[in-house]
This record gives sequence, C-alpha cells and structure tokens, in this order.
Amino acid sequence: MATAALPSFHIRRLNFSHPLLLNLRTHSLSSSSTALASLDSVSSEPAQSNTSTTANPRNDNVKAKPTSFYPKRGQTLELECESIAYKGKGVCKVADTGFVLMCDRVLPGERFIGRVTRKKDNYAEVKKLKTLSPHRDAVEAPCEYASHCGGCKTQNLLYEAQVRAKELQVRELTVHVGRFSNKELETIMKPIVPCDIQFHYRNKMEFSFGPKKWKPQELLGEGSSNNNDDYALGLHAPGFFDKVLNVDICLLQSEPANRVLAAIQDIWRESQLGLSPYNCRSHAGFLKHLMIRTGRDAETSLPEIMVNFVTASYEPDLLKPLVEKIEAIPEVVSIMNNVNTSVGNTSVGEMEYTLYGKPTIREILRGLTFQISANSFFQTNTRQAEILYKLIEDCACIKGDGSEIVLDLFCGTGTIGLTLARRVKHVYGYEVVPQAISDAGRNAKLNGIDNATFIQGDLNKIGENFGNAFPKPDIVITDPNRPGMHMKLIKFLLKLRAATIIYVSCNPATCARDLDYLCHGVAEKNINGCYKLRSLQPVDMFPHTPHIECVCLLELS
Ligand SMILES: C[S@@+](CC[C@H](N)C(=O)[O-])C[C@H]1O[C@@H](n2cnc3c(N)ncnc32)[C@H](O)[C@@H]1O
Repeated sequence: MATAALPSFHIRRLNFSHPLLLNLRTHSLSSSSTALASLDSVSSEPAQSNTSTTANPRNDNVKAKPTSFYPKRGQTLELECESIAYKGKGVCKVADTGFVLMCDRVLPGERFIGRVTRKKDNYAEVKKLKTLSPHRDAVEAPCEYASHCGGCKTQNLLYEAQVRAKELQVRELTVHVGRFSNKELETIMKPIVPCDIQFHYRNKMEFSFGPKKWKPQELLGEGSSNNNDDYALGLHAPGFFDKVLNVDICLLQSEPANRVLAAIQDIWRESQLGLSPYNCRSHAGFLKHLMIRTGRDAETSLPEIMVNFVTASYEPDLLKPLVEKIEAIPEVVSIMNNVNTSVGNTSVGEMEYTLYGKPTIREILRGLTFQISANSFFQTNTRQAEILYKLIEDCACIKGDGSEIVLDLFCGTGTIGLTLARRVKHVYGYEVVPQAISDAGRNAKLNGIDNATFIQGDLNKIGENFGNAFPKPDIVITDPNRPGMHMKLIKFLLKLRAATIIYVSCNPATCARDLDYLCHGVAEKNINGCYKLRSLQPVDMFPHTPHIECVCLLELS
C-alpha cells in the first residue's frame, strides 16, 4: 500500500508543524516544541503538557534530561501510544518533555517497550519490541500474517475504534492543516461512513515473487532452507521493496481469488517446472508479480477472475503448467501475461499477452458495466465505491434537465463521470494514463453513453489555455491521487469559478491543504480563495489499513 510522497510544489508556510507533514510546508521549524504542540493537535490530544502520563523513558544507554530529552538510536524506552496519526503510525510522547516518538503497529492506550530506530529533527521513530499492556479495544487479528504484513496495520484494533480514529484524524487535519475551526466543522463534517464488509473487500491484490521468504526477527531460524522451498510469493515486508513475506491466503481478497493463490503456491516451486522468482537486486529470474482481480459477470453477477503474471521475459511455455492448473478454477475467465523487461518493480508490462480466455473482465458499478483490463485503474473496493459514488452524486445535486457540464479531473477509467453522464449535458474527463483514457472511451460505448469526452493530459502541467478545451463547467469533480492537486490546478479552479467543486480525496492531509487554498486562498502568492466548504464526509474504503477517503462539497462563496 503506497505511502504519500508530497512533491515540493505543495509546500507552503503554515502556522503548524507535524513531523510527518513537514513537506507540506516551505520552512521546517527548528523548534521541536512547536512541532510537538502541533502534533498534539494533529493527533487529537490536548496541547503538550508536563503532566502527561505517557512515556516513561527507561533509558538503557543514556540518562534522559527531562527538559532536553533526545533519544539515542538503539535506546529502549517504555512508552504509551496516545493516538493514531497520519499513515497509521502510533504517536507516543516522552513524559515531561513531550518529545514525540512514532511507532508502527501500536494502538492508542497500549503500553509497550520500543527501540529507537531513526532520529529526525523533531521526532524519532521507534520499533515495538514488546507489548506491556494492550489497548482496551485490542482484538485478536484473524489473519496469521497481520503482525508482519505490509498490507493490514490495524487488524488487531476493534473495527469501531479504527473508524473512530480515522474520523478524528480527518477532523484534526482539517482544523490544523485546512485552518477550519472546530465550530465550523460541527455543521460541515459528517460522521465517517464505515465499511459493512471488513474482509474479502478488495477486488484486486498484487503479490510479488522473491528468491527468499522474509521472516520477522522473532521468527528467524524457523524452517528456512536454501532450496526452492525458500522462494517467496506474497506481500512486501513493511517498507522494503526487496523483502517478500510468503502468504498462502489473504483475508482482504475474494474467496475464489484465494483459491487461485493457493493453486499457484501449490506448484510453482516444483523444480521440474524450471520457474524462478525475479531477484530485484541481481535482476535475475523470471516471475515478478502475480495480480489477481475479481470482477462480476454482468448477466449472472457471479464472480469472474483475471490472473495476470508479470514476468521479466516472454516465455509462455514456462507458464503453461500454472495456466493449466488455474484455468480449471471455474471463476477464472482471463489469464494475462505482462512482460516487463525493465529493472524497475512496476507490474505494467511493455507487452501484454492473453494466455487464456478474454483480455478483460467486467464489473458493475451504479448500474453501469465496466470492462477492466489488467492495468486499468478501478476502485478496489467495489461495494464501498457504490456508496462513495452515491455520495458524490448527492453532492452534485444534478438538476436532471440535462443542462449541466461536468468536468471530471483525474478521471481514471471514467467511472465517476460516466455514472453522472445520463443526467447531464456533457462530461469532460482528464487523466494522465493513456490506457485509462481508452478504457474510459470503451466503457462509455459499452453503456451507450455518447455525451462524454475523455482527454489524456497531465494535470500537473496545465498551460494558460487549459480552460479553452471545454465549456465552463457547472460541476467540477476532482479526485487526485495522494499528492493532491498541483498549485497550477488550484489557481485554474479559482479562476474558473465553477459553481460546485466535489473534491474526492484519498489523503486527508493534502485534501485539508487544498481545501485551505480553495477556501482561504494562498496568502504568500496573493491568491484569494472563493469557495465555501459545505460538507466533508469521510468514508472508510479500506478497513485495517490507514487509508481514508473523503468527499468534500465546495460551493462558490
Ligand atoms: C484516485 S484515482 C481516481 C480515478 C477515478 N476518479 C476513479 O474514481 O476511478 C486518481 C487518478 O489520477 C490519475 N493521475 C495521477 N496524476 C495525474 C496527473 N498529473 N494528471 C492527470 N491524471 C493524473 C491517476 O492515473 C488515477 O487514474
């Protein structure tokens, strides 16, 4: 699951600081106390207090000075997690000084021993060594890999507590990054929409092949060997592109997708097949990734599965035994091979071959049928996407007289625009990926929609003439990926002055920043904001992960 990389064009000076949000700003603050005070607010805790009950530094290496505590790398501390912040990390503070430590896989209220692994200017990162007392909302994670896998981070937190923490995070970011008051949010911000189905909700999983099964420190030495049995197929260890945790089942994907994974795990290491995993350090080996996608047959609504092998070269005979094994699974209707000869880790091939069945599968969303190819973007939680798109439609308040123009920015395969097209005059969609644009056009045809135009273009590089390519829209939908919108696009929207903007975001930090720009302006660039935030609706699309989606309605003020 990708983490946000915030490019420098997004930075600006704000009167707050958050250790994990520093690159949202133009100037990093030298004083850790300012950072701590702001982190307090971002993480929903009261401002830094000397009476904090958290984090008693049990200093093995140095004696902590209460007023100028700074941890050493390797030092172990007894800590208490106070809250969950951006990227799902637990926030802990050192008693007396309030120095902030960030730790993966700890839950609010949990007391634990941690070791300092990394120091930054105004905070440090800690690895949990041992839980002393768990959080009251701790539950047993159903997945055997949950404590080591880079996919789920909070399976061991009661789902209700997960969504509470996500809602709080959106609120705090909107206040401290977006500069909206708590009072304003009382009427604007809606309670988070939880996800009814918390397992088997993902329609796409991508696993990687690796030459060695990665094991966490505590399991090292258990059953490792030097033959093919040690080859890995699974998910990356958190933070490592070259370490693969072998998984035989993933509780986030569908049941037939797990049957496919099990069938492949069953045979791919057999030495007579001559299959080798790609080694991303030596660049030797054949099998790079395995992508399993679950769609639905438009007529029967039964699941249909696409399997995509990403390989370093085109050798269909080598894949034949795997293809024969999985084509016997009734739900498998498509087996693809993307050949990627580059040394990079991407799963998009330079060439794509159909090894069995058809080259696309189908999915139904808000009554429309979408054809999805191996590399198309499609919302990964279809059921929750229905709810998300309904919220977007509600925000759009379409008149129904077919008079409105919709501009769908970052349109992907056109799904949002197409679900609105039948009730408006015309939809114009913009997207950088050429294949997504051709999928969008094909999906329009498939559904008999002829009032949608999809244009390939980079929205980070729009020129002065961008607005000449379409009539002035009544409704703008903008759904950027995690870095949010480029300043050029913000300026364009402020000049365009469309009556309604619906901002769909998968990163509440950049969302809060962009809402601030659109509503309050960009003082350092002498730009005035001209929108009013009318509603802010967090939606949980991805239980057990730190990801949060929001739908924001902005109206011209
Ligand atoms: C979060 S997805 C949204 C897709 C679509 N709205 C949907 O709901 O399925 C963001 C989309 O923005 C596209 N994108 C990313 N950077 C872009 C850029 N600089 N210019 C245009 N599109 C971009 C991505 O390829 C991706 O399809």
